[in-house]
Formats: sequence, C-alpha cells, structure tokens
Amino acid sequence: EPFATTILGPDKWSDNFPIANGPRQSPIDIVPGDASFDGGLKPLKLKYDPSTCLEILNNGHSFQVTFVDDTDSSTLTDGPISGIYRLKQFHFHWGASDDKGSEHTVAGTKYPAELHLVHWNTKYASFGEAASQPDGLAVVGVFLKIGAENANLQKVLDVFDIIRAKGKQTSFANFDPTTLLPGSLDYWTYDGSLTTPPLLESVTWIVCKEPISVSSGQMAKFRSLLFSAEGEPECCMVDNYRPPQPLKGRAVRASFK
Ligand SMILES: NS(=O)(=O)c1ccc(NC(=O)NCCO)cc1
Ligand SMILES: [Zn+2]
Repeated sequence: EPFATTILGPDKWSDNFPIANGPRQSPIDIVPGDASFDGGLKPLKLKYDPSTCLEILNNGHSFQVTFVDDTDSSTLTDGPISGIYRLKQFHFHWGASDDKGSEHTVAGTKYPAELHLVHWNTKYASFGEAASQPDGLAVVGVFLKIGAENANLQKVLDVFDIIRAKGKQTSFANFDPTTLLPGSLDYWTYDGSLTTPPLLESVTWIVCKEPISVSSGQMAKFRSLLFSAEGEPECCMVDNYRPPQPLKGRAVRASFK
C-alpha cells in the first residue's frame, strides 16, 4: 500500500489533516471520456532558466530538486492559469514495482512514476503564502512509462548515492527541467490539492497526456533511496504515492480534442 511504510499512511492523514476528506483533494483518476475539451485553454508556456537550479535533497518522502525563486527566471504562464507562477521545486512519486507508482491514474491505469513541477503564484509574497490560497499553486504532472533509458533523467539519478538517506542534500547546478517534458504538452486540468500533508486545496493541476520514458533499471535506482535517515534501520523509499481521491463533482478539462 502507498506510504504504508511511513508513520502515517494516507488512510490516517485525516486524523491530523481533516482536509484530507475535503471537496478538492488530489490525486484523481482522470477518465479521458469524461474530460471536456475547452478551446479557451491556452498552450502551456514553461520558461526555465537552468542557472536557477540550486540543490537536490532527500526530504524523507521523496527527493526534490529546488530552484532559486526570487526572480521570474523560471516560470509557468498561460495554460489554464492567469498571471505568473514561479518554479520552486520538482520531485517524483514511484512504486515498489513497475506496475504502480503514479498518483494520478488514467482510466484506472497506473504508471510506474510521476514527476511534479511545483510553481507558486507571484501575486503572493512567497510559496508558503501562496500554498494557503485557492489559486496559489500550479503543479505540472508528467507520467513516466517504462521504455528507453532517459538520459536527461539519468543526470538526476547519478547523484542518488550522495542523497540516499533522509536529510541528505547536495548542490545541483545547471539542470534544465525542460529536458524532462514530453514532446506534446497536451494536458488535462482540474482544481485540486497537495497530495501530501498538509494537503492544502491550493493547486491548479496540469497533467500532461503524453508520458516520458524511463527504463526499468532507472526505476530500480529510484528504489535505492531511503525513507530512513543515516543510522536508522534502512527503509527503501518506495510507494510514496497517494491513491486517487473522490472527484466530488469537479470538472476535468482537456486542452486537446
Ligand atoms: N505532491 S505535490 O502535491 O506536488 C506537493 C508539492 C509541494 C508540497 N510541499 C512543499 O513544497 N512544501 C515546501 C517545501 O518544499 C507538497 C506536495
Ligand atoms: Zn508530488
């Protein structure tokens, strides 16, 4: 089960975070046949500056690559959003085996992993403030599908030995997240939340229809990371995904026919 290996599994999050049972929780199962094409949706505009890439860290529930976000150097604009959203970090979710791992599913199909590029609305002063606003965050989700080795992704996997345990971090410079995007930026979009506590309902989700590739060997490398800190009994970082949540009447729009 997802997060079964952590202290608080997803089923227990509502004890401390009652919003876990809220009206706009994420992830969801995306049913393409139920999504409505919206011709008013603009193409995604992602403009990333590799020089804003700062470091990579194991935060105990995933690994994340963080970016300098004090200027509009790396931004998301257009798509379903208005205004300018700044890239803060990207991270992944994955399974203990290749048959599961993504948070969003597509007509019930689970992918082995899912990339999240996290952006915050610059109408607010900071990520923290934006995270408490209904239009504060925009996360671009990209599915990973087993196939050819992904050379761009390998640049990230190559530093895993340094950040194997919870709390470890290392500098990580000049990485361009654009290299992790699929060829087509067709997307589904809906109003949702953070998928980990505090589960704040502040995310405009933008999920790309086209996956990127990852090899089975590269997936094994993801599973070499640890939930546990140095000196603690080793616990492999796997199944760090929340399962799909009730749609509760929300519309899912498609940017494509
Ligand atoms: N999986 S998710 O919904 O994309 C997500 C994104 C950010 C967070 N939290 C976060 O970024 N906190 C500030 C420290 O980076 C939690 C979950
Ligand atoms: Zn995530």
